[in-house]
Amino acid sequence: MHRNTAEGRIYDKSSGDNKCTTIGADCRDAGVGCRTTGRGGRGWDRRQRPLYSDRVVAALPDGCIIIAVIQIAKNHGLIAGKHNGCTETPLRAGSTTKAVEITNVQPSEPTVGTPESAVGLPEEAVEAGTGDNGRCTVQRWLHEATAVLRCAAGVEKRDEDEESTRFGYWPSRGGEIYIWEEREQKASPIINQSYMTSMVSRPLFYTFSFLSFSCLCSCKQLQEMASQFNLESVREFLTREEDSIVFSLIERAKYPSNLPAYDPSYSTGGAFRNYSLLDLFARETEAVQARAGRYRNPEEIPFFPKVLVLPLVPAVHSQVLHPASASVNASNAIWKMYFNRLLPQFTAKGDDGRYALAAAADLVCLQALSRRINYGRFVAEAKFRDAPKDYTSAIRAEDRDALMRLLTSAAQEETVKSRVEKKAKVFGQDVIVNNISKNESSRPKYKVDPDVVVHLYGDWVIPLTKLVEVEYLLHRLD
Ligand SMILES: C=C(O[C@@H]1C=C(C(=O)O)C=C[C@H]1O)C(=O)O
Repeated sequence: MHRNTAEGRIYDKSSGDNKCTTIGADCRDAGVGCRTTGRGGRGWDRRQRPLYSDRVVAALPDGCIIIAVIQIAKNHGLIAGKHNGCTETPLRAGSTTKAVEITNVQPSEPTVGTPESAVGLPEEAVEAGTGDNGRCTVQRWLHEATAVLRCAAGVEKRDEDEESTRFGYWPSRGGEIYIWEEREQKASPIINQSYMTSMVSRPLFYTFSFLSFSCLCSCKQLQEMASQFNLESVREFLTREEDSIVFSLIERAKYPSNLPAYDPSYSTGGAFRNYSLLDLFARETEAVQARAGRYRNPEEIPFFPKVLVLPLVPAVHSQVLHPASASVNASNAIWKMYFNRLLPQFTAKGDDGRYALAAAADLVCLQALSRRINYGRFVAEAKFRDAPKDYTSAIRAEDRDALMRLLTSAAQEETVKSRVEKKAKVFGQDVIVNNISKNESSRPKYKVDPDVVVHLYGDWVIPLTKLVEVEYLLHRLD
């Protein structure tokens, strides 16, 4: 399936094991440089004739340096068209297209200076940069280089469904970009036109270019952060998250249950008729946050990965998780637990009409809980690194019970429960000034019952965190 646009031909998703081959064929037809690798395993298409070859040097969050070899392929006439408000002048007769290959190299490779030198613009493109057409060409180069950096960070692994994940296919909202990954090696993105030029204005473009290349500079810092990763630092993170969770519950408790916010029949209908206000709010908010790069951070997992769009910022996070288990999460269980079990316990029954505010507060609660519980992946990684031998036999035997025993610390769980109870009391009480309190009764009144918070942790947060830990460990040797 494909459609024609001003930007060229854009291909819709294909499926099945032939996808790689199919995309390869489609891309070839469209003049898109395409390397079909992995399952399809065809290598560079012979019909591509590279005109230029140059390098983008970029740093991955884990500190390794990659070189993106940019091959500018020439093909014949199938991607002509308007380009960001100006008519693109091909560098040669016919259209110019690119494919991008990323390979690992030794850290001794040179680092980059200005964006222009970094992407190794062909002289013709730079020289042409006097008029609109030339700038457009230069801009396109830079955009694609920026996209390369993002792809290289591996964030574009969130795909539309499991099938597409397997085949490394990333459909962006408008379908403007294809990425093909070599699972066994590094990400190998394939970009079929400058999708960013159609989406991003010039000032934003310069910001993104700057951000892309400034992330190289923070490489050392990221390495240092990764080296400080251990069980102690992980537990510090969990402790700080308790504050966020308790505060978010207090905020949500300002509003009554406001049930219409969760009722699909309340919202306006049309394309969204099956969504409640909360569903809509969560999906749209996550999409915006995804653009801003929230889910570039491996600590963050969206509830609706299917509607996510490509981030517009580079990755700046270190990768400490084992790739095969990095996507383990309990998001569905968290979502259900929150609405079915937790919400009725800490909100008063009633309806004050402030549904949007309630939904916004819900999402903050959910995101805090998700961050905490899904952080079980980091806990498990730290524990595995501390005692790989202890865990290996249980992982090989796929023995969940043994893993659960190994990772459980009853004493630590008690500490956590006592601490959250105290936080609920301290954060949730009215502040008294000059010893004058509105609350005359001797029993302090808390904004969220501390017992509810203790039960939330004891019955849900800790058990779900441990489940995430077990699932993570089960794939730790994959
Ligand atoms: C998170 C950890 O793993 C387990 C889960 C805990 C939790 O969710 O608070 C606490 C102790 C462990 O049983 C940890 O050891 O810190």
